[in-house]
Amino acid sequence: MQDANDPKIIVALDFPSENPALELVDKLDPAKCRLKVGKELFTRSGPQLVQNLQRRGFEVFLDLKFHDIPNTTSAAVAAAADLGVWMVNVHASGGEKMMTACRERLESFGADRPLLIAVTVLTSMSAADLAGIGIVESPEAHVSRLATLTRNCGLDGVVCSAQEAPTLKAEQGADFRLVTPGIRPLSAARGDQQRIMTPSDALRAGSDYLVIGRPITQASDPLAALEAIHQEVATL
Ligand SMILES: O=C(O)c1cc(=O)[nH]c(=O)n1[C@@H]1O[C@H](COP(=O)(O)O)[C@@H](O)[C@H]1O
Repeated sequence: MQDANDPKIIVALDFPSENPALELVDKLDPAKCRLKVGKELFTRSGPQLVQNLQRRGFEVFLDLKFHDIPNTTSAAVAAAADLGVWMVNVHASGGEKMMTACRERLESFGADRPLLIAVTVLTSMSAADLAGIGIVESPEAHVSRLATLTRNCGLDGVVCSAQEAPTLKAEQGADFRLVTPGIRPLSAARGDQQRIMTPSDALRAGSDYLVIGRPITQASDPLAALEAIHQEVATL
């Protein structure tokens, strides 16, 4: 299942600044993982950091979870494509017009365009959290609804919990990418994540890519933690 041209592990670089991020990155191998740059690090270090990671040979998932009116969001997605990132995401709850505008805007980038995926229900949210914002269907049902909308808008896949992966693979087909955060090796703390799964269970469930942050970045030996996860999934 592991392929050096398509590493399944995406390390979430949730660091407060560039220096600790690069300290870890310089020990990593682009054949074994991709890197995710999210809101905190991007807000501090910006596009230069993304380019820095790309120069080191890594493909970058720019996780800014855009959610705005169609014109604004599609322009932001085009800016991400100009940066040459491998993957970019928006919130599916931005709706059909927003997602369609983003997909159309990327057409001019041809085969070099980033993968465009949509966040369904954040993995930190439980049924009670959804009820708190007026969504009474279960997380699983709401994820399925948003995944169908996302696929109908022509996007490449969704961010979801690995717990929803079997259903989504059956409903949306094998080519629709499932990017799953909320990954927790058995020994790792859950933290603020609600809908979690171990790395090997997530891949068995149908996840295409595993987004993993704190179990690696906050481990006493991040490299050993990544290697242990790599070994766990390499045997699948
Ligand atoms: O889009 C994401 O990457 C994302 C979506 C989601 O539903 N849940 C989620 O945790 N994430 C991101 O995935 C990473 C998970 O990090 P850890 O919980 O530390 O493994 C964080 O960078 C989150 O921002």
